[in-house]
Amino acid sequence: MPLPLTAAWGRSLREGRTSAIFEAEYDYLFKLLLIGDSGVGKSCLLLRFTDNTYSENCITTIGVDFKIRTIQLDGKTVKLQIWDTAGQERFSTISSSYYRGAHGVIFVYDMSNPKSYASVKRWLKEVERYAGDSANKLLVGNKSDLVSEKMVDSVEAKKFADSLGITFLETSAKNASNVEKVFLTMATEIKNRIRSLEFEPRFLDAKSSTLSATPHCKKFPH
Ligand SMILES: Nc1nc2c(ncn2[C@@H]2O[C@H](COP(=O)(O)OP(=O)(O)OP(=O)(O)O)[C@@H](O)[C@H]2O)c(=O)[nH]1
Repeated sequence: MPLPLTAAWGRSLREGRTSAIFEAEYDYLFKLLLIGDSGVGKSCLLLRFTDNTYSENCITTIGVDFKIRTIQLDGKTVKLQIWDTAGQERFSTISSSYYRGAHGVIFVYDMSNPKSYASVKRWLKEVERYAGDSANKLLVGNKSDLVSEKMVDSVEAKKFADSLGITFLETSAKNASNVEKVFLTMATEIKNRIRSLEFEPRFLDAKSSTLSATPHCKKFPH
């Protein structure tokens, strides 16, 4: 995918200030992945976070879709490139190449669906295989608004997350509960890891490894 020409770059080019091409529009670019079974609400979480919208209409992600939102974190501009992978088994081979280069992986299950919670272990193995174990991870139980249909115990899920040393949050894409917190927590944890490794921020500029990949953005009705 060609790199987008930002407004700033375009203006600079028109004014003949080509050196501005090298000016950064962000301090960090993090590639995040949303992983989990089909129907757990990955696309809805992404749309809630990037567009603050929610739809009841069932849509299945085909292949991989991504969206971007830029946030401010401790005075730094952090661009989050969030990839929404298809949860359906038949698309798993399409998704595998997108795991590479991920800085953070958000594992999502549906609190009203124990099978989707049991699948998290399988998704963890898959991510370790393709993304390596260096990516930050976070566990999310979505659909917390379905209080009377809750089938996955929060205490057990928290214990599981603790055993992995990762953060656990319960969200609702429907009523927006904790959705901001998921992405801000993930971005903060990645930034802290990088700082502790004393990486140069530019080192994480994933333009070459991620933006060059061609995403499949089509969506189908179920
Ligand atoms: N009650 C409730 N329903 C939700 C919530 N999030 C998503 N849904 C519904 O769950 C269904 C599936 O949501 P999607 O976001 O398409 O699920 P997905 O994980 O992206 O599914 P795939 O693209 O097939 O992998 C839709 O009908 C949504 O409206 C939520 O927080 N609460």
